[in-house]
Amino acid sequence: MTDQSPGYFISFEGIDGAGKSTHIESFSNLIKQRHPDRDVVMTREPGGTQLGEQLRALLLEAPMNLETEALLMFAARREHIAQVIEPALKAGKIVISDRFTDASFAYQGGGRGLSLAKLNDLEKWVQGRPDGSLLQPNLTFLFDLPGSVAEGRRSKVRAPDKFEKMDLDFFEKVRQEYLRRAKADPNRFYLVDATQTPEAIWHELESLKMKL
Ligand SMILES: Nc1ncnc2c1ncn2[C@@H]1O[C@H](COP(=O)(O)OP(=O)(O)O)[C@@H](O)[C@H]1O
Ligand SMILES: Cc1cn([C@H]2C[C@H](O)[C@@H](COP(=O)(O)OP(=O)(O)O)O2)c(=O)[nH]c1=O
Repeated sequence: MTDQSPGYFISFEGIDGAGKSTHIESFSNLIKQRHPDRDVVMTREPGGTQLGEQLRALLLEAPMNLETEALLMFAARREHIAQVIEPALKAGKIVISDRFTDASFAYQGGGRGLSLAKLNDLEKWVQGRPDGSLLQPNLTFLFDLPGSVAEGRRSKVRAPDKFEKMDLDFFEKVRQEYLRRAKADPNRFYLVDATQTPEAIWHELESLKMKL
């Protein structure tokens, strides 16, 4: 992958209840403190644009065919890349996204069983750059923990969305696909043992040396 962008792209991934949301905002504040001269853009998928947020509402609630779900995830991503991510990276900004394409491979692929070939095609189509390279995060934090632990952590207050309603077997398959991708691309992934206390995880994130 060639990447001429002066910006830096970080994504947070993991199964629902892994602890991403707990850490992402403090992490973004940490980066802002360390790099007061750089703009930091916080965003999320599915979402990140007006259209993307409308698609998110559909994706998280409406039952749909698996291919439809994957196409809508990538449609939202295309808009997100065109409107938010690429312009920010070109301008030298640091982009921090709560989820990106690894989530499609893990949830629609690992969890729901969409073929890797179809996902690879969508990825090329949506993340392909004019020079033939693929837009990918520079760094991906994978919050990893067993599905049973995540299940116990998920909100008992807020009603679960379509994905949060899935069973343990689904989340174990999602987790295994995330782990497979992390193993295949160790330079991009940083694996966080999300069974640790929030304090221990924060200490680990704070201590990490990043090539920003
Ligand atoms: N390391 C942790 N240990 C125990 N509970 C945690 C930990 N990290 C987060 N939590 C709690 O688990 C729940 C889910 O965390 P959250 O950050 O919303 O997960 P995610 O965004 O990955 O779905 C929240 O109630 C949060 O306070
Ligand atoms: C980006 C993406 C998310 N998802 C799923 C994972 C999550 O269950 C859901 C939304 O993610 P998330 O924002 O983590 O949920 P919340 O903050 O409301 O807990 O969308 C996919 O299935 N495929 C994708 O490509």
